[in-house]
Amino acid sequence: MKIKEIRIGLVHIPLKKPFITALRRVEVAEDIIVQILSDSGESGFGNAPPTYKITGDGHGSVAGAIQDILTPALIGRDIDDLEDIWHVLDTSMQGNTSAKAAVDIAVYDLFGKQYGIPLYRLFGGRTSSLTSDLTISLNKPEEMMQDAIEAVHRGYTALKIKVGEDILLDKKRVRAVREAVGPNITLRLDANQAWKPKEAVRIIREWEDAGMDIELVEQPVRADDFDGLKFVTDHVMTDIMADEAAYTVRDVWRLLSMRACDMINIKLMKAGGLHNALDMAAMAKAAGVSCMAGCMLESKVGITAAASLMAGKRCMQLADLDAADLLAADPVRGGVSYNHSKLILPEAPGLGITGVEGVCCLEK
Ligand SMILES: C[C@H](N)C(=O)N[C@H](CCC(=O)O)C(=O)O
Ligand SMILES: [Mg+2]
Repeated sequence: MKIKEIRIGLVHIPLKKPFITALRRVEVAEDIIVQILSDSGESGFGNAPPTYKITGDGHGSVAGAIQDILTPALIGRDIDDLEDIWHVLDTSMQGNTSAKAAVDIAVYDLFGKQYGIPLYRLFGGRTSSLTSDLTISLNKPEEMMQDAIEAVHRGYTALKIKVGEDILLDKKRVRAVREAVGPNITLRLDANQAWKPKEAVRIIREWEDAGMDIELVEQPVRADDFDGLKFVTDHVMTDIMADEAAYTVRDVWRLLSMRACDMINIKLMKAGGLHNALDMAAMAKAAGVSCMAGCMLESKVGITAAASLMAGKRCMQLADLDAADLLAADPVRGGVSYNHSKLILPEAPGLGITGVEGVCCLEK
């Protein structure tokens, strides 16, 4: 099966409510959909959400990277030549990890379709269903409390609380949510790089002393401050997870060698696709560090790919694959099926995706 054509387009998907973090506010999610057509008439699907604030990737750069660099290098290649395809993705240009991820996901989808195997089985087939947390956006404490109560009513048992805007308010946010949901709901926090290392240690210790029972804190300090991240990890009892810091395979290697974090959030859009995410998971496993399967605000294409990886690999213990439930519409036919916190992996080959509705033209 050979790569014949690579098409790209854009979908706009409204959110159920604005998604707000210490880094950005989003009301309508955008996702670049990649479709790779094979000479045998099969289609593989991938996606790349433009997430300027995190990956630096935007509409024009994703389109340019795919059309100008990756397409000429990949047309005519055999889907079986995975190592060569990964080499092209990894060496054809610096950065552009979302574009690389989109193509990598579509190639894996075609590979699974060629051999009639669902990707989650290809990756290890540990389980066929997952439980995700739900993100509670950064808002006033009362609104976050209401959102948390509603999420628990919808069946979520783990919530990812966004913090990182005004330390005093953060304290109120966490207390309000913990008091509202009670002791049996898992709370994890994501500061999206907002704190200085000493600030982070102070506030996390206060939550420890106050018995807030926080499972983990994600990316408390700037992405490039590995020493600061290690400082926080070394000075609190709560587990610290690297997210924006764990961008490339090499970043993960450095973080693990430094013992700078307790856990890693693996996202395909940072890693540049499943092949690099697999390397990250293998390194984390060797270091005895468990991982989260994370996501951007993206369609079910990427969510299915990340869920397939997690469902295969034992070291991927936690799922933050809630984007599908944050979106008000689902333009993707096939892929994971979900009922709020529960994601069921498809048994159809590859990602089990047959098409995406409402894809419009994407100009460079
Ligand atoms: C959507 C997911 N639960 C999440 O919170 N991801 C963010 C970044 C997503 C974005 O800004 O698009 C994270 O883990 O930092
Ligand atoms: Mg995060």
